[in-house]
Amino acid sequence: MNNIAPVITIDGPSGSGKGTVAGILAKRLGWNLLDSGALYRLLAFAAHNHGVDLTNEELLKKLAAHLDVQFIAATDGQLQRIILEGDEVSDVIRTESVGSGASQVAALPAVREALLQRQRAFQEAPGLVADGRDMGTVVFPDAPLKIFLTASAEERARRRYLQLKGKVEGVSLSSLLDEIRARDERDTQRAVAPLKPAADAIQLDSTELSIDQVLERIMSEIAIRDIAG
Ligand SMILES: Nc1ncnc2c1ncn2[C@@H]1O[C@H](COP(=O)(O)OP(=O)(O)OP(=O)(O)O)[C@@H](O)[C@H]1O
Ligand SMILES: Nc1ccn([C@H]2C[C@H](O)[C@@H](COP(=O)(O)O)O2)c(=O)n1
Repeated sequence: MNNIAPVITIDGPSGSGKGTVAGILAKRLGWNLLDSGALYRLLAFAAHNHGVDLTNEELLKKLAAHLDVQFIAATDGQLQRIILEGDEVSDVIRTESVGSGASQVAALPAVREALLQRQRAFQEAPGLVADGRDMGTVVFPDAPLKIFLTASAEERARRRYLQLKGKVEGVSLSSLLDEIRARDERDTQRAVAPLKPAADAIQLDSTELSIDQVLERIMSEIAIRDIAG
């Protein structure tokens, strides 16, 4: 691990645009990408496959420590691919039910501890863009640029609806809004590493901003700090 590699953290609630913005930014800068939410999603998905209850902290901790996962970096025209135990799971882990399971396992302290070093190992040259809930507060507290990206729950549900409509059967705006609110509640109220802005984070409300406008704001913060060479 190269601890000198700079890190940009992007934290925020579900649907605020973290993953989209982090992916574009990493590509633009030529940096590594950590989608930390995917690790919690993979754990919830693997637990389901192995018949492990989402409240069994001891077994989940072991599963987290031994997760057989590969992240294959995005190439031109292709998004990052995620392989779990030999199978491509890039799409199947994106459902709201896996997200809800991820949010449950993520509240368990032993699970978070088991995934901590795995996340820090992504900090390699030339730099890292890390998205999640506790990137700026717990995993990379010394990051030179921390963004806390938000948007209203209604706008986040609307975005998710547009994203899933036509791909997932029976998707409804009102149930997505309920799920987003439930996940917000669990992620912000948990005792360990709750979703909250780091004291030195820049808070960006994207409710009325396009993806390009969000990127523009972040690029100007990168330029001010001169952290991307
Ligand atoms: N500023 C924006 N304006 C309009 N749509 C956006 C904006 N940002 C993101 N989106 C869209 O919203 C959807 C959700 O974005 P994304 O998956 O990046 O959110 P997220 O914060 O990473 O969510 P999660 O934490 O659940 O993974 C995507 O379809 C994305 O294209
Ligand atoms: N750093 C992180 C990342 C994610 N989680 C939990 C909480 C989320 O609801 C869930 C899924 O994340 P997503 O893929 O939607 O970003 O995983 C967390 O606790 N800490």
